[in-house]
Parts: sequence; C-alpha cells; structure tokens
Amino acid sequence: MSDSNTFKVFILRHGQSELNHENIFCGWIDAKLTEKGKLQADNSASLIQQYCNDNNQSLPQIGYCSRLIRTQQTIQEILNQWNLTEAVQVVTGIECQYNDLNITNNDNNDKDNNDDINNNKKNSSNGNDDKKIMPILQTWRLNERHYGSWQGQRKPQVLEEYGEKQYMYIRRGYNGKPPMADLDREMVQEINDKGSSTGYDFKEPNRHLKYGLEEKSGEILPNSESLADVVKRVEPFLENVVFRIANENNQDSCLIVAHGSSVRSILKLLQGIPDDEIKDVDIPNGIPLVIELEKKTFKFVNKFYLDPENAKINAQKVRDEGFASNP
Ligand SMILES: O=C(O)[C@H](O)COP(=O)(O)O
Repeated sequence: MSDSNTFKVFILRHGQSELNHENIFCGWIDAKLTEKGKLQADNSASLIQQYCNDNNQSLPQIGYCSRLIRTQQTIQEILNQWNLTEAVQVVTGIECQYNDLNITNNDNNDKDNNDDINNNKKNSSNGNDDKKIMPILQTWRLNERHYGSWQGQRKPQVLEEYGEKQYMYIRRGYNGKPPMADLDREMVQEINDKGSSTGYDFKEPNRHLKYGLEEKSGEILPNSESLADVVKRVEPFLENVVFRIANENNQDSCLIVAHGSSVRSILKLLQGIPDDEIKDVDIPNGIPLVIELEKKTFKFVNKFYLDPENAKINAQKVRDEGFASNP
C-alpha cells in the first residue's frame, strides 16, 4: 500500500524503440519508438493515472526526460493521455533557470485539481488552448549509457564475438565498458547526413547539431560509458535539479522517462543497491516503477512496479537479448 506522505518518483524506460525491436545496441543513436512502443507509453500513462486516482493523489507536476527522441516521444504520449501539453526546456548542466517555467505552488492535496497541474498561462503556440501545461526538462544526463563501438551492432553478433561472460559484464557489470566509438568516422552522421529513411542509419546524430547547447556550456560528452560513469553524471542532476525543484515547490511527485542504464543508475542511487548487485537488475520498456522517498530528505522508503507481473516477464526478456532463446 502506498504511503501518502512520501515523495514519489514515477520512473520508466521509454517504450520499445526501432533498434530494441531489431535487437541492435542503441545507446546514443537517436532511434524512434515503434508502434508497440507508443502503446506501451499510453499504457504507462493509464497505470500512473489509475494509481493516482486510487490513492487520492495528483498527477506529477513536472517531467524529466533525455535528449533522445525515444524518451521525448514516450513522455509526449503520456501527456497526451493526461490531456496536458508540454513546456520543454533543455537543461545542459546541473542548474536550470527554474522560474522560466513559471510553475506555481499548487495545493497538492486538492484532489479536484488532479488535472489542474499548473496555473501556467495557457499554451496557445500550438493551438492547445484548452490543455494545461506540464514543464518537461530534457537533459543529456538522463541519456542511455553511451555504448561505444557496440552502437549499431546486432546483439547476437556482439555476443558471439565477445562470449557470454564479457558480453554480460559489459552490458550489466557496474564497471563494464564497451570499446570507445570513433566519433570521427562512420559512427556519427555528417552535418548534412540525412541517414537512411529512418533518419539515423545506425549512426549517432552529429554532436554539433544535436548537442550544440551542451557543447556551448562546456559539457564533456562521452564516447563509451560504464554504469559507474552513468551514475556519476546522473547523481548531480538528481540532487541539484530534481530534488531541489521538488523541495522549492513542495511537489509530491515527478515523472522521469529515461533509458535502461539511466533508470538502473537512478534506482542504484536512491535504493543504495551495492555495486556487485546492480548487475542483476534489468529494466523493461514502458512499465512505470514507483520509488517512494521521504519528503525533504529523499531517503529511500519503498519501490514497486505498477504492473509487477509484466515487469518481471519483460525484464527477463531484456536480460536475454542477444541469446538464441530470445530471438
Ligand atoms: O541502448 C540499448 O541498446 C538498449 O536500450 C539497452 O541495451 P541493453 O539492455 O543491452 O543494455
């Protein structure tokens, strides 16, 4: 049973992407959602809304996602289901001009305001005059781990080349790190590269185009990451942005849509999962996990999936990707 006095992080991995579907390592390649991935996002929205209604709680007042389109599409699907429109801001570092988002202090306990997420001015820019606004902060710090030279490669082939022990150590071990991507060669789209019909052609988007804001802010972006590296870049964002905003605005919850490795990193940080145990954690696509934390201190209290049976089944499928048992 949920504790109404805790701060809740509604966190989920994006819906199935086109490269997930192809069993190809994705990382920072900017793959889009499949139709199944969009349906998973819609289902996530229903599960969260049902949970909030059953527990007499408001929907999250703010959302966070990565700079990759698969999380952006997922959060857009969720907001559409909630009849909300997004006010997007890219946060390059671990500070953000929060007032630009003009978020007001709603009475979180007023059930009647459940759909009245913010008293922001209406967003007439895209004709959504009747929809309330939900601030969405996008950050590279929630991006999937950078999968180095494995990006764009089929998982069964990588498994065959590296063997099961090394394959799983790099995929799930805390310090496992893939070989570096050569960002100067075929791994990254040229400035005018339109890619294949899918638009990414198994290459990363050109850094100067996709991450120009981060480059201008002096952010150091990776070309290969272990989970430990992802934890290091996620932690300051959680502390200095997510939790600071929650305290300053007396928020009861937030929505985070991220990736397999960045969700694992957040779970490790919030629950205090030891380095040698995080290797056993797999995250399914598109099933909301609720992490309950003490208000103000954000000390871990509890966690549960809103669809635990499917979460268990699909997490095992994620773990088995690349192996013959899971074509
Ligand atoms: O980046 C990817 O390929 C996937 O999102 C994560 O893949 P993994 O489950 O093999 O880490």
